[in-house]
Parts: sequence; C-alpha cells; structure tokens
Amino acid sequence: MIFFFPYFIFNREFLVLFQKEKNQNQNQNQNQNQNQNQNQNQNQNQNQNQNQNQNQNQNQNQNQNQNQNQNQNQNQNQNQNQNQNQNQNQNQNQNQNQNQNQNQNQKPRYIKNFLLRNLVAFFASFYSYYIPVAPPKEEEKEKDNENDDKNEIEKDKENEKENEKDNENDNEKDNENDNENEKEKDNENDNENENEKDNENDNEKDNENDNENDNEKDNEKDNENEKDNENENENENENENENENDNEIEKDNEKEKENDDENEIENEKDNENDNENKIFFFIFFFIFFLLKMLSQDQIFKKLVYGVDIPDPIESFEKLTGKIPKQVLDNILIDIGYQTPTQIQMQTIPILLKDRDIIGCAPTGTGKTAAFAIPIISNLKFHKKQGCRALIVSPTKELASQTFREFQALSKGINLKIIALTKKILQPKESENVDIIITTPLRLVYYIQNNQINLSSATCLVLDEADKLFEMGFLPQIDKILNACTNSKITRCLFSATMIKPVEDMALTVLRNPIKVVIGIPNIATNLVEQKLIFTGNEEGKILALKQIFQDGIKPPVLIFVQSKERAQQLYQELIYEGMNVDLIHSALSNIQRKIVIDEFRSGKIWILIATDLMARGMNFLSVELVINFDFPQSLISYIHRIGRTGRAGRVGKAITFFTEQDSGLLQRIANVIKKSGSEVPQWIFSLKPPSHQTIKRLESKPRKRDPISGKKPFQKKFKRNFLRNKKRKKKFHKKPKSKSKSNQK
Ligand SMILES: Nc1ncnc2c1ncn2[C@@H]1O[C@H](COP(=O)(O)OP(=O)(O)OP(=O)(O)O)[C@@H](O)[C@H]1O
Repeated sequence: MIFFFPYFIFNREFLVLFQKEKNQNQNQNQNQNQNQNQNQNQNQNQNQNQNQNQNQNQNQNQNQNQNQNQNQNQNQNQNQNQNQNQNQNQNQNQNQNQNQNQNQNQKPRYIKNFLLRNLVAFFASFYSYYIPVAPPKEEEKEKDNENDDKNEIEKDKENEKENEKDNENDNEKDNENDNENEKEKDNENDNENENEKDNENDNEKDNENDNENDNEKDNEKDNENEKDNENENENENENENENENDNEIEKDNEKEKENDDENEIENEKDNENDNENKIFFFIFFFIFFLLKMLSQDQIFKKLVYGVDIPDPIESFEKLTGKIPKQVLDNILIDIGYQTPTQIQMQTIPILLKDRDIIGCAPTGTGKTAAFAIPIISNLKFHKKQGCRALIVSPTKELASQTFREFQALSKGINLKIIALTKKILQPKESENVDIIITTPLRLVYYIQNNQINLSSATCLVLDEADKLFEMGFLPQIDKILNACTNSKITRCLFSATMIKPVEDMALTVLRNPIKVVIGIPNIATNLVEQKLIFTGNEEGKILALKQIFQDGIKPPVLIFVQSKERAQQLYQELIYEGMNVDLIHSALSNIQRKIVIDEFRSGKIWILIATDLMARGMNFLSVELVINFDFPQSLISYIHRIGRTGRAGRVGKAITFFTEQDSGLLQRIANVIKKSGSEVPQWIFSLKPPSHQTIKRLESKPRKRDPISGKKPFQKKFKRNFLRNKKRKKKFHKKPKSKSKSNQK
C-alpha cells in the first residue's frame, strides 16, 4: 500500500485535472448549443423584423412620405444592430465550432494524456520513498479556480468592450447615413411643397384668366407626374440604403473572417504550447527519476554485460542439483551464509557454465566465495590428472586467506587444495592436486623449474586482478597465462576496483567474457563512514591520533602508513605511549607476518600498523576503524584500505589525515567520500584540481615526508639547508677534529 500510495495521489491529482478539463469542455459545448439556439431565435426575429419593415415600407409608401422615411431609418438602424449582433454571434459560433473541433480532436488525447500521466504516476509510485507527493491543497485549488474565473471575466469584459466599440462605430456610421438621407428627403419635401404652392398660385392665375379648366387638368397631370417621380426617388434611396447595408455586412463578415483566422492561429499556438509543456513535463520527470536512481545506486547497482548471460540465482537453495549437496550444506549449515551476495547471485551461474568473467564488486561483498563455490562444484571430486584450478593472489596473506575459504567450502569433498605460500613443492606433487592457490612470483618460480604443470588447468582466477595487471606483476602474469595451455580453460578476473586501461588489457586474455559490475565502479563502500582531518604536519598527525584514542576507540584498529620505515617510527611512538600495538610489513618474515595476523584476528593485538601489504583482500571482520595515518598514494589504494572495515554488511569508520603535502590527490579522494555518502568540507572542492600528469606523478611514487618521531622537522630542515653550502659542510665536519686536537693538546 505504501508503495502505491503516491501512485494513487498522482492519479487522483491527474484525474482531478482530467475531470476539470472535461467539465470545461462540456460546459463549452453546452454554452455553444445555447448560443446556437439563441442565434437561431435571433435570426428568426430578425427575419420577422425585416418582413415587418418591408410591410411598413409598403404601407408608408402609400401614406405619408415623411413618416415613412423616419420609420425606414429606424428600421435600418435596428437591422444594422441586428446584423452586428448576428455577426458577433457568428464569431462566437465559429470560435465555438473550432473549440468543438479541438475537443473532438482531443478525445483520443484524453486517453493519451491519461496514460501518460498514469505512466508518470506509476514511476512516482515506484520511487515512493524518495518523492514526497503532497495532495493538492484546497487553498491552492480555490486560488486556481478564482484565477480562472477572473481570467474568464476579464476576457468577457474585453469582448464586450470590443463589441460596444464596434456597435458605437456602426451606429455613428448609421446615424451619419441617416442624417444624410433625412437631409436629402427634407430637401425633396421642400421642393414638393414649393411646387404645390406654385401650382396653387398658377391655378388662381388661370382662374383669373378664364383658362381654369385647361390649367387644372394640366396641373393635375403635372402633380401626378411629380408624385411618381417622388416615389421613384424614394425607392432609389431605399435601394441605396440597402446596398450600403449590404456593404457594411460584407465588411463585417470580412472582419469576422480575419478574427476567425486570428483565433485559429492563437488556438494552434495554444495547442503547440500545451504539447511542449507535456513533453517538457515528461522529460523533466524522466530525468528526475534517472537522477534519483543514480543517486541511490539503482542503475549501477547491478550491471551485467555480455551475450548468453545465465539467469542469476536469488538464493543458495536454487543451486540444488547444480552443485554437490555437500557444498550446499557447507554454505548453508557449516559456514552459515543465508543468502548469496549480489556478486554471488550473478557470477555463480556464469562460472558453473564455464564462461570467462570480469567480476567487479565493492570490498567485503564475498567475491572469494563467488568464484570458490562454482570452482569446487565444477571439479566435484579428486582426479589424479594434475592441477585443474589455479587461483593467483597478489600477496601471501591473501593467498592463505583464500585457501582457508576454499577449505571451508570444500569440507567433506575429496579435493586436494594447496596454498603455495610457504609450502615447498615435492617432485610430482603438483600432479596430485586439484586446486592451487598461490602468489605470482612463487608460481613462476615453480613453472620455470618445471616443478609444476598447468596444462591440465581448466580454470584460472586472477584475484585482485587490477593489481596483478600492474607493471610489477605483469611479466609474471604473462608467464602464468602462457603456462595454462588448456584450450578450454576458463579465465576469471575479480576485483573491487578496475581502471579502464587495466580492464582493456585484461579483456585481451578473455574469450567471450561476461562482465558483472555491482555498485558504482571505483567507489568506496557506503557501509563505511568516512572522515577527513587536516593535521598540518607530522606532529599534528600524532596529536590527532592520540586525541582519537583518548576519545575512545573500539579495537581492533588498523592504521595505514606509506612505508615500512614509517610503520617502525609510528610503532615506536605508540609503544612508548603504552598501547597494545604491533606492525606488519613486507620486511618481516613469513612466520612473523602470520603470527601478527593471527594475534590481530584473535584480539591479542588491538592496534595494527600496516603498509599497503594489508590493504587488499584481507578480511578482518571485526575491524571497525581504519585510520589512514599517511594519505594514500592513489584513489584505488584509498578504496582498498578503507575496505578493511565495513565488510559482509557490517558498518565501519575510516579517518584519513592530510597535510598541505597531500593537496594533489585530496580532491579526488574527497569526491569518492562524497559519492559514497559521507560529508566532506566544501572548501576542498574550491581548490584548483590537479592536472592529469600531476595525478600520474603523485600516484607513481610515495610522497617524501618528515619522520614521525626523532628530531623535530624544523631542526632537520634547518640542518639540511645549512649543510647544502659546501664550505659550511666542510667546516661543520672539521669542527670535531679541531676540538679533539685541542683536547689532545
Ligand atoms: N553470502 C554471504 N553471506 C554472508 N557473508 C558472506 C557471504 N559471502 C561472503 N561472506 C563473508 O563476507 C566477508 C568478505 O568476503 P570476501 O573476503 O570474499 O570479500 P571480497 O569481496 O573478496 O573483499 P575484498 O574486495 O576486500 O577482497 C567474508 O567474511 C565472508 O565470509
């Protein structure tokens, strides 16, 4: 329900909008019908009026001329007004027809819009936890309605004003025309009256002249002719007026057409804007969800590339029948893994099908078991045909650790597994083993001495592959690859980090590989809370370290330094403080290293000072705090160092000291810290980022640092600068001799 809650809210929102639009259109349709009816009525009335006018005109023609003219004018005015109204109504009708057409066109769009909105709503519901979707507020709705009403009222007012203006103009024109007509008609009437008077006078005169009869007849005839002429003139005027009315109607129609065209263009523009808004809306949401998914590692959480990718497993139980029952029991009962990790879900089925693979997953996510389970299952039982699986690790400690995990997973299965760390291979011993776990150097030694035959190997695993493809190991890896001559060999590369050049090189040795990437590549695990502390100088580091111990720590703690010399110096500083501390580096013997690791694992040692020897692959489950006393030499080194905590789903903490010397790589590492969810001081990002060459140079060799203990840095610096002057140097070295001579004297 929680999952689909925003879906319903979105849906409701959009349904409300949808209904609103629909109602508006329905109202428009209703109004349109009403208007159409009104227009029809008006037209009918108008026709009636016109008929009446015609009748009146006829009657008036028979009666008095003056009254007739007045009535005609009035009627004409009425007609014009009616025509204007008619025109307005026609405009409205046309607009409404357009709206109607739009509505008809929009009908399928309703469905589209509805689907589109539902799709978006569905996406929203998918990310319900990240998108707080508030239901539309009633106040906002009311405001929207008010605004809509206001807009409509304003539009109506504007239309009314325009109509009034048009009416006024038309009336003015009409009045002008009427006045002109009246004047003309008045003149005509005057003429008529004058003629009448003249006729009367003439008659009188005729009577006087005794020609009365003849004159009267003539006058009567003349009067009749005059009347006919007058009637003809009146009819002509009427026709002229009618023509003028027709012209005006035509003009009005033209205006209406222009208005209609403008309305059409505006409507088209509105439609285009609506479509643009919808597209923008959709794109915005799509990008929003993408970013959300990216920020929550949803997209890069699980990426599998390749062809014919076997289906992943969701549980170890799904492996029933695919792996020996004993192995399944070891996983579920003996070791107690309940569910496979993501890398295991993807890679176990792939390796069971003997496919080449690149597996990249964050530190502490069970990559060892991801390749150990299918390898043991594929080999099934011991065959006396030589080494069938070879696992190469960069350090002896890691090889020993992997050996232990293989032993645990293959318990009860007759497989011969050896770790070539301390063991010296007996002649022909390699022919009797199934799995060899080794470091590159030792393996190459046996290959070169023909003490080991790898032609029967069907599986080769390069653990911490990116490290093994670095220049230091590359020649040895090349020899190992050449020694594995079996054409059906499966090659697997695993690491928590993989940079592009190394990956490209690695891909050249794989055939039709499947690449599995869990999480964002080359990013520290988000189970580790990371912190950067500026210490100023070496002394500051010691003070900061003591402060951390004073604040309280939960052992065991792992402290990383950049060299064995510095490990020794720090060890002396801390042992002097009475702390339960030990150190491990490559200069110690194998036995010393093993003892230190065992004691650290058992909790006998609380604080272990280590070089990068311990940075990769070492699994100390109980380590909760990692301190980078010396800033790591590279980003990859940082990721592996802090990956010694926060393993197998547990949380951890990592603190990194830095001085001004470390500013080169500071921004890069700060970026990784930020991406994995921890806080970083913002000023670090305002620093000028180093060039690619600077980064390469910094990563190629460790930084020169002042010693941790002994003489204070400024004294040492002063002495070094002082002795740079050759003369001073000679004097400095001569002084003791002269003293001794004087003493002798
Ligand atoms: N399915 C599982 N369920 C619970 N714990 C597991 C599972 N698989 C492995 N582990 C445990 O997770 C821890 C880390 O495993 P592993 O050392 O293989 O990690 P990794 O990915 O190789 O780490 P790194 O990159 O540092 O080498 C081990 O303690 C291992 O026992």
